This record gives sequence, C-alpha cells and structure tokens, in this order.
Amino acid sequence: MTATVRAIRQAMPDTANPVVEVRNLSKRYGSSVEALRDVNLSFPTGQLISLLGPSGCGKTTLLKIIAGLLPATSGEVLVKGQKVTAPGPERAFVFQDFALLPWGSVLRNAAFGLELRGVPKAEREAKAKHYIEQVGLAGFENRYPHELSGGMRQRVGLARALAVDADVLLLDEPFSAVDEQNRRKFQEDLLRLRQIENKTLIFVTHSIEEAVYLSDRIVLLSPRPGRVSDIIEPKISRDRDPDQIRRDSGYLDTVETIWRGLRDYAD
Ligand SMILES: Nc1ncnc2c1ncn2[C@@H]1O[C@H](COP(=O)(O)OP(=O)(O)OP(=O)(O)O)[C@@H](O)[C@H]1O
Repeated sequence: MTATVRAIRQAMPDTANPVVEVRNLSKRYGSSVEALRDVNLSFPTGQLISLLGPSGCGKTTLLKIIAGLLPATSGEVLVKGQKVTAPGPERAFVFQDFALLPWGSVLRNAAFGLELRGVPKAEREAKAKHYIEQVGLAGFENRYPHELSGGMRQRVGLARALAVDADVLLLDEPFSAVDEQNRRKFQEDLLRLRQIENKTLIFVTHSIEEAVYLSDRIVLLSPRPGRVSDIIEPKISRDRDPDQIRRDSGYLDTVETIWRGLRDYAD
C-alpha cells in the first residue's frame, strides 16, 4: 500500500457516534489558575485519541474531568449520553504511576477494580487472568509489584483497566515511566489490544512521534488556558513493520507539521 500516512486537518470535530462529548468545558483552580477554557470535543467510539500540547496546558485536567475525578468549573462531559458527575463503570483510568497495591499480587491487582465493584472472587480472578495473559504477563500472577520491572507494572495497570470492561480507557502518560524499549513494545500491545477489544482509548502524551504513530486522532491543545487549537488525523496503515511506518514520508511530515505548531511553546 502506498501513501499510507495522510494528515487531515479538520475545522470542526465530527460528531459521528461519539462515546464521550465535551461541551463548553472550562476549569479554574482557585481564582488564579485558568487551566481550560471553553473546550469542545467529541470522541468517536473505538478510536485511539491522544491529547497533546505544551506542559501545563491542561491535558491531565481534561482527562480527570472526563474520568469524573475532578469537577469542571463550567460546561459538561457526556459519556454515552449521560452527564458525568463522578467516576463510573464505563470509564477506567490508568494512572501515570499505575497505582498498584504494593501488598497485592499481580492477580489481586489486576482484579482490584472488580473487587471494588463486589464481583465474586472466582469470577474476578478468571477475568483478571484472561487480561493478564492478554498483556503478556501469564506466569506472573503470583508476583508482587516490587518484583516487576516498570514495563511489567504498567501492564498490570492496563490489565486492571481492561478487566473492568469499561468502554473508555483513560491513560495519563502511560508510556512515561518506562524505558524506550518497553515503550515501543507497549505501543504495539496497545494497538493490538485496541483491535481485539474495540475500546475507546484517550491518552495524554508529551511525544509527538508517539501520538502520530498510535492515534486515529490527535487533539492539540494551546498553552494554558488550554483550548483546542487543532485536530489532526494521521491516516496510518498499520499492517506494516513499525520501522517502515516510522520511516514513511507521510508519517514524518505529520510529525513535522505538529512540531512546527508546538515549537513556539517549547521551554
Ligand atoms: N490541584 C491544582 N491546583 C492548582 N493548580 C493546578 C492543580 N492541578 C493542576 N494545576 C495547574 O493547572 C494547569 C494544568 O495542569 P495539568 O496537569 O492539567 O496540565 P498538563 O498539560 O497535564 O501538564 P503536563 O504536560 O506538565 O503534565 C497547570 O498550570 C497546573 O500547574
């Protein structure tokens, strides 16, 4: 296949089949910090969408408001048409530090979201085992977090999020705490899981390359107060070798376009 990467700039986000809608969302911390201003977005079902923008532009704030972990100052978030007022079973949040229980085994940690929901032990462990296998940790069920590498801990966090069977996975810089090798491997795993699970994944990243490589859609936020400055859809045919994709001129052009847009905001 030729011309596999294409960047399309959209004047308006489309509204086809959105699972998450963000409407006129603004967020202030106290009276002095205006984190987000009038953000409007729609997140189509089954897509992988990244939030990209300069440090402090409100990416994590936006993710946490969608998760229901933080209240908006004004505006609203709808998930499957319902207004968000708190965390809910249709959303799972994967924290930057994976938030694992140090005293819990891999199995207990992966099943923890289900444990909180009161799912019986046998049922939650069967589900957790399935996802432990899916994320490549079969055989490590009885290990503890301190016995695992950063990349493996990250996988446990992902298994936990997958096990609760949420429609939307919210990932706050899921790749930041691991080395480059694990980062790339985890990226491939996310793409594979996305194909078989049909979840909507919304993730925060600082890496332009990563956003272009992984995303169906990239939301670019302006410096604080964060507003949507652009939405870019890198059209990538992922049936090729990852290295080939990363050498594709269209991929590189998209990275360059975004970099030029963000360069002025770099420290
Ligand atoms: N609890 C808080 N109280 C006051 N200000 C806050 C709080 N949380 C975040 N902020 C401020 O709000 C702004 C947005 O923060 P946020 O963490 O959402 O940005 P970000 O884009 O995720 O940043 P980074 O890329 O550096 O992780 C920043 O200026 C931050 O300092």
